[in-house]
Amino acid sequence: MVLSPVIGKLLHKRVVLASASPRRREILSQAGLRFEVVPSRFKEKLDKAAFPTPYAYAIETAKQKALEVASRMHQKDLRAPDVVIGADTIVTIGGLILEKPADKQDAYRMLSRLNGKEHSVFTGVAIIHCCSEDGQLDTDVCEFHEETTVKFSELSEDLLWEYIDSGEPMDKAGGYGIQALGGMLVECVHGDFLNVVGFPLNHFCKKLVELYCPPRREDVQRVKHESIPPVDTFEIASDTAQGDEGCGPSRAGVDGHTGQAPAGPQGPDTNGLVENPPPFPSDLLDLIDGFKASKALFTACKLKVFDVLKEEGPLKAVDVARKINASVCGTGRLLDVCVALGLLEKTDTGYRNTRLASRHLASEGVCSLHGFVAYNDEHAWTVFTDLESAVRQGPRAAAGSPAEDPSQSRDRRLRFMRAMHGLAQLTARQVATAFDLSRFTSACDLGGCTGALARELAREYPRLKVTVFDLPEVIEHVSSFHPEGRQPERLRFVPGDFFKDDLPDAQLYVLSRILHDWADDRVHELLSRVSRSCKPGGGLLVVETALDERRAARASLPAALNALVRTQGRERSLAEYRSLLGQHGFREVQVAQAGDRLDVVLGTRASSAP
Ligand SMILES: O=c1[nH]cc([C@@H]2O[C@H](COP(=O)(O)OP(=O)(O)OP(=O)(O)O)[C@@H](O)[C@H]2O)c(=O)[nH]1
Repeated sequence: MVLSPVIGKLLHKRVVLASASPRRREILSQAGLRFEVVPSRFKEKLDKAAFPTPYAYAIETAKQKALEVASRMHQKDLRAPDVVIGADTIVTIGGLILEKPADKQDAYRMLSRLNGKEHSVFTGVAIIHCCSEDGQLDTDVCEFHEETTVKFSELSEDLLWEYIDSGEPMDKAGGYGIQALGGMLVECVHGDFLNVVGFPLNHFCKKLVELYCPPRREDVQRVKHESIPPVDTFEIASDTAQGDEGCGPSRAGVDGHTGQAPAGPQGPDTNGLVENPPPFPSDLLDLIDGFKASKALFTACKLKVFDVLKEEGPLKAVDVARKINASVCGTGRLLDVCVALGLLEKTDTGYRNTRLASRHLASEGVCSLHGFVAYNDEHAWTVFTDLESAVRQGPRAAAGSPAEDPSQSRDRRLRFMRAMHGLAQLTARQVATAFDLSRFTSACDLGGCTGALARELAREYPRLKVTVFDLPEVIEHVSSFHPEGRQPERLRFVPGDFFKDDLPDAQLYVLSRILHDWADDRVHELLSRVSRSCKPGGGLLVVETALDERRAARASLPAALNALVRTQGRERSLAEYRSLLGQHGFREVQVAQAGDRLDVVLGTRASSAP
């Protein structure tokens, strides 16, 4: 296997690493890349709250670092380099973003937070292709991120201070360097180690393949016929790169529009026709193919592939086919696609689940999203087929959320509850800890469904008694979601309709993923009922995926479409939620993020009526 051809795609270009990080320089030069180092002067102080996810923040910072260098070099020489690479590494824990510590106390705060727990390290990377024409700088940005999870051991105060006094934490995200003394703090790592150190080399090489070695025309044709996208790895590209079959000049180049070979020594720049053509639109093609990937995942879940492999893997395709009662050829293809999607691994002894699949795609387990996948496959898939008419005609005139639709069959309601339960379990802890709620001694989760969030609230706050208030036909099924037996003593379920019945007494009311299901008039009706029940000093906690114009809320956009095809509801921005709470007598409104996808808004009931 020859790796250099992937990196070699950059050998004849003027490449600049826009980073002062000695680790990034080392990782890239050891990979054989030739580049100049021009540290960025971009001040890393973007407003973190303006980003939907921590990695969106890291990507934007990486991009700004690289753009600053590109434009400075362009102004100086009137010719920017061909490629500028920027990166930004952050650590996240409990919705908080940690960067480099400001001083020793700050390092101590960071390391204490990480002590004994698992956290995520994200590196955002921007690869900027520059083109100088008529004195103008034109840039094309390719960006991506990588996540690695790291778990710290339980560490004593003495050890933390000894480590801080070594001076190592000060120039490192999260206050530790995994590659040096900090490695002693780490119990385990899941994902790319180099990503933690500051640069996700593997993902970077795969991006280079996408940019410089796009699929051959025959492969693209085959995709059309077979509906299964080929997934290049950089090994594949480099293995074939020596001859005509590989990434050589005869292949389609980075210019996806014209199919011309890339500029540089292999491209046609000698006759002056093409200089620095734009990169191949890989992200766009991924977007076009995205539905095939979703359907492959749905189908593998439905056929219980991940359950079979969790219990008995690794297995050969023929054995999986027998167990799921499917054809060997079809199963083999589906398994290979799952490998390409990062859901399975292929070993000499057969296919086995990745950790992600075992954790989230098998049907059992606290983190299972199997019910959510099934709901998307059986329900959302069908309604989304009708997106065009929903866009033409406006939101469907459906009544409320699926759990509350009286026309729903028992089975469909159960499926919906299973989907919501999986999602709520996954995010409950982040929601429960987004704010310190320890001042409340009673809470009522309105439309709290199976009580996944309520249980977490009760677990997190030992003084808190939590009531789940939901429709009788929902409450009826709750026990089947908690097979381990009795509910905790401080948790009770009360049947009722929050639009019609008196709300149970509570100091804190919770509306988690409820408001987006309803049109404005119903939202006002519900909030005024909550406001009337809530005593001064009490709270209202709203949990939603908020839309925000300032951010490219990739995570919240599908939700916006959900509301269009499914109910009369709609997604709202954080400003709208703030204003709604204000209009209904809630003051001191605060906003926090719970993980990647959720926003949590907390307001305190003022003493005067709205
Ligand atoms: O285990 C480790 N974790 C992190 C690091 C180093 O931490 C910094 C992260 O900071 P940032 O991404 O802002 O990069 P800078 O060093 O400020 O350089 P730029 O000029 O690119 O902004 C990074 O250096 C990681 O390498 C580590 O070493 N080990």
